[in-house]
Amino acid sequence: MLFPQRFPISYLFSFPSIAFLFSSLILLLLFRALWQAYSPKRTVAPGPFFAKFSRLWFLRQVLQGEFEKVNIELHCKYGPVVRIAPNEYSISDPEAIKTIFGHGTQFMKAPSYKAAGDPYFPNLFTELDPPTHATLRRKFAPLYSMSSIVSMEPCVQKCTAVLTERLREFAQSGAAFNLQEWLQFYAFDLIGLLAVSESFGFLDDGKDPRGILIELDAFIKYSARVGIYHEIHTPLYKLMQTLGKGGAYIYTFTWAQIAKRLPGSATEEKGVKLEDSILARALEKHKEDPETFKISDVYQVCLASIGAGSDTTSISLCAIFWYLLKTPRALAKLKEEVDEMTTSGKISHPVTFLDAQAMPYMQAVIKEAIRLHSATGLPLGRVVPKGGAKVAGKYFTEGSVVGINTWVAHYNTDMFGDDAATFRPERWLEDKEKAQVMERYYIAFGHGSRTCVGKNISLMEISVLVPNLIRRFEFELVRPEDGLECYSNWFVKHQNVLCRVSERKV
Ligand code: HEM
Repeated sequence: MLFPQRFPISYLFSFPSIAFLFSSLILLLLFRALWQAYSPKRTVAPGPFFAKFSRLWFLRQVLQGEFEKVNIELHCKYGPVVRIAPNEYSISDPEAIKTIFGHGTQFMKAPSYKAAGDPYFPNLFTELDPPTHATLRRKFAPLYSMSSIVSMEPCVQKCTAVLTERLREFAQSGAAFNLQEWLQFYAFDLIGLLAVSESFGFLDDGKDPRGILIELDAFIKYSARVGIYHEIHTPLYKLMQTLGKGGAYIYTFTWAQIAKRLPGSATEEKGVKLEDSILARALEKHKEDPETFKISDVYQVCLASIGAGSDTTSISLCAIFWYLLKTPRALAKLKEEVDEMTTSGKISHPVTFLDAQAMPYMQAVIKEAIRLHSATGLPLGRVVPKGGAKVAGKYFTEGSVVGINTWVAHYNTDMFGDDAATFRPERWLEDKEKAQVMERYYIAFGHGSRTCVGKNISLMEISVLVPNLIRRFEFELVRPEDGLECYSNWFVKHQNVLCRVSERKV
């Protein structure tokens, strides 16, 4: 036995030893916090006092669920560069968009993105390594091309018709309903059809009996919070999978849709009609070249589409309706455009994607609502490359994380004018040159090589639904005096938009 008399084991649990251990731990943590804040490897920048010592400050803000607003206020208080964690900085200088996200930039996605997916199996959204990402992007981008998605319009029309029918029922009963929820049902059913040729069935029942939305919401919360402490993502993710949490239903659903369409597989369901979808096209690619386009790629592209393309679209749709209902002048102008184009026969029944592109005011409404309420609410973080870099006039050491929040960019009065915080679709139509400048600072879908690959899909979903609903229904907020209630994690999600509808004479 070691030191039996001079060092009895009970000594370890005595008050002096516990006090010694405790104070050593505190000293160690203090030293670590000071090192994080003042190490020469860190870039010094203004910001909230506690943010420079630990990531806890940032985590706390994210937990409070309105970081997009906090982020705008931080820039008003501290200027174009704000330190939000010991090694993380939020930037508001519009010129930095090109430096950080522009094509050919060496800034790679920050490790926090890893927490948005399987750590062992990164997808197009979560892959950090630029060359691996470039390979994935080359492989998958054709599935999202304009020519590919135009052929998927029947899916959009199908879901639009079902939602129209549900709203007609609400109009007849006079019942109030949560518009946010129904737009989410629409976006989910539609992305199911577009991604894997199968809808989730939300619009049929107006319910989420399997708790899919709650599950996905929990995973998005997880991604935002654990992303800040990304080092713990891998073990936590393993644990969640063991417990059957973290989007398990969506994984199983996606895989089941692929499996039943795999020719020759044990699970193939013969005669299942495969509507034109990302899955249909991915399976074609797999058939052409199974070595390069593996079945795991098929799974990955379908899953990433559902994950990245559901909430984002429903949030954007909800923002459009919210701003229209809060701005009667804009709503009246949009109705005028829709009605005039209907009576002059310029748009068909139902309004198609092609028709919608010839509706300038409606396109401006969509753009403006998404500017004021972008789906993402955290800075899109990137790692400063080897050798460091100058961003927003400041030198950042390599390994620092710099990011721009879409909300910070879009509420910038230098770029969008003194009325940047006002919903005014006309700003996109008044002056072509000005609109081009604003376009450069419009990052709702990201910018550069990591820009949203599903942007056109989303714009098709939105452009078809909005005029078709505006033409058929009169919307009314149940409590028009109330402000907008949101909760944000990664996504800034509306909470409850209670509405009533009545049918218009078409
Ligand atoms: C209004 C709807 C949408 C918004 C606002 C939106 C927003 C964004 C943003 C901001 C990014 C870039 C993130 C970054 O740079 O850090 C992104 C990337 C991405 N989005 Fe979307 N998105 C939308 C719809 C969709 C849809 C419908 C899909 C799929 C069908 C999709 C799939 C993706 C994917 C796969 C990426 C990663 C691309 C890459 O890194 O190469 N998104 N999206």
